[in-house]
Order: sequence, then structure tokens, then C-alpha cells
Amino acid sequence: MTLSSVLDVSPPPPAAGSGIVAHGLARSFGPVHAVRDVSLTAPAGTVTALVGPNGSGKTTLMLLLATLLRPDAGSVAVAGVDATADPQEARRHLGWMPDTLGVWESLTCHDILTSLGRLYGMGRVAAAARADEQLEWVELTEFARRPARVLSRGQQQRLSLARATVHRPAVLLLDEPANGLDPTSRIRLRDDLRAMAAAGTAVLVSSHVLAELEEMSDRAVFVREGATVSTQDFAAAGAQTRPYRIAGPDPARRDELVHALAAHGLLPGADAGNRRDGVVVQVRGEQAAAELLADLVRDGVPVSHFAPEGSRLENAYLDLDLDHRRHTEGERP
Ligand SMILES: Nc1ncnc2c1ncn2[C@@H]1O[C@H](COP(=O)(O)OP(=O)(O)OP(=O)(O)O)[C@@H](O)[C@H]1O
Repeated sequence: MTLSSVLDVSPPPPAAGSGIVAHGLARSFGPVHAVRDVSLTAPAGTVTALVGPNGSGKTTLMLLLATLLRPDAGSVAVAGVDATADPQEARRHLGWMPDTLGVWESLTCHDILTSLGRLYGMGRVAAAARADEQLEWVELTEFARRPARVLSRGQQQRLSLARATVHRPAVLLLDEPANGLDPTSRIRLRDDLRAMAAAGTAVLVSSHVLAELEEMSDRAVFVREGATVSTQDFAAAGAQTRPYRIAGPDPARRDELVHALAAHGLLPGADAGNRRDGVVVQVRGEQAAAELLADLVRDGVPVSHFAPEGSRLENAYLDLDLDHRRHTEGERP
């Protein structure tokens, strides 16, 4: 498939509202069932995280959603367009940021973006103006006339984001976008993706950096061995039970803290205190956490640290992993 056959399309209409809806996707490579049964949604106006272990089929799934691979079974709708039946039309609504920049390293950054704009049907002047705008957005204006091969890894990622969004897509797919980015650029990326979602774009992002994914995402879809295993909505997660680490300023008074927590029916977990000072207890939602903290302060228990332990995404991932290991170990003869 040539790039022009992928992108030789007219400019997209204003963003359509339905994001991505995929049902029963499957794709094998010979005997390897990379994607077996994936159903997911990535609604417009949200950032959806795609999470799964190495080899669970995330990249293959992204390529299926981006219409760069044909599924063996299942369907994908992109902004209301049946992408399996009409991939060309679906691509007008899609932006795709792979984990490496790829092609055209001898062209200048400006030429790359202008060429893309032209392939999406923009006129010469409009495409050049859009390239300037995108380069300014990703802070690469000083590299506009230099070949893309001189860019650092982080700069390449930023050019890749500019390239993926040159046509203002309604749906944006990103595979490990924060790879190689320094902390400032990661924060920028997070803010940019949040801003795009706020403007109505459906953003689907895969990454292994779960704490970072949680900061930028509204919801998460978990995949394992080529199949969706669960979906988590962070807006609804405030009521969920999660571990909190609570510590006082004086480690020698830990027993006093344990005693106070026991009075609330909270017993430290088996690994409590292994990694850092304090006690880890399971607290039933944010309201209960607020009440517990107020009670400890009222009772004169000195508290210098009171915070959720790990990210929700990390905890959910570890729970799924544990369930899976129990399940597979239970199946062994
Ligand atoms: N072109 C291909 N030919 C053969 N096997 C493939 C091909 N692409 C992927 N696979 C296999 O499909 C499975 C899923 O791979 P995929 O790259 O989609 O996983 P992933 O979740 O993105 O992994 P990672 O997190 O390590 O990037 C793996 O077993 C991989 O070896």
C-alpha cells in the first residue's frame, strides 16, 4: 500500500461525533492470533487509554482501527463511517501517530507537513499555512527548513503528532506517543491530548506508562492475549475501594497509627511498610478517605502523608494480572 493510496483523499468535514466503535475484531498472522476478539469504544470528547501486556495485540489493534490492516473478522466504525466497508472515507476522519516517525526523513519538516496537507486535499497556500501553524504548535518552527533526520527522538515524536493532526481529524490514534519524550514534552503532550478531547476529538492512546496514561485519560480499555478483558471509567472510580498509604512524621509512632486505623476497622495489608514508612490500608472511596483523614486529625494522630498508593490504572492492571495468573495456575494439572 503506498502512502498516496492511503491519504489521497479530500479534506474532512467538521468533526463527526461518534469516535470509534469496534466489534469482534480478529486478525491473525499465520498461526499467531494477534487479535482474537476485541470490542471497544473510544467516544468523541474523551481520551481512552489502551492497556495490556507486551504482545497482547495493542499495535495490531491500532493498525486495524487505523485501517492499515484488514481484520479477518469484526467491524470498525470511525466517526460513524463503516471503516471495513469504506476505509478511504474513514481515513478522512482519522489521525494516526505510530510509535516511530518513519518515512521521508530527507524532506524538511515543513515539506512533510505541506505534502500531507496536499494529500488531504488542501490547496498549496492553505497546506503551507497549516504546516507553519502545526510547526509552531509543536515548537519546531526553527526546524521548518531542516530535514527530519536531524530531529532528536523527542522532536520526531512532536513532528509525528503534528503530522497526525494536520487535517484536524475527529479520531486520533496514538501508539506509545510519550516514548523518548522528556518530562516537559510529556506534560505538553498530556495537555495537548486533553485539549483535543475537550474540543470533541476521540483520542485513543496506548502506553505502558500507566501513571502517565491515567493523568491524561478518562477511561481505559484492557486487552490481554488479543481480547478485551475489561473497561474502566475513571469518573465512576471515585467510589471504588483502593489502597491508601498513611504515614506520620515519626516512624517510631507507627503502632499508634496502626491502632487508630484498627479503630476504624482498617488493618494494614501484608506488605504494608515494606517499601516506605507508614501503613497501607484499603479505603472504600474518596468520601470515606476524606472522613478517615478528618477523624485522624481530630483524634490527634499526627499524619504527614495520606495518599492513594499507585495509580488506579496500575492497581486495576495488577488486579487483572493477578486474576489471570490465578486462573492459569488453577488450570494447570
Ligand atoms: N506482522 C506480524 N507477523 C507475525 N506476527 C505478528 C506480526 N505482528 C504482530 N505479531 C504478533 O502478534 C502478537 C501481538 O503483537 P502486537 O505488536 O500487536 O502486541 P503489542 O501489545 O503491541 O506488544 P508491545 O506492548 O510489546 O508493543 C505478538 O505475538 C506478535 O509477535
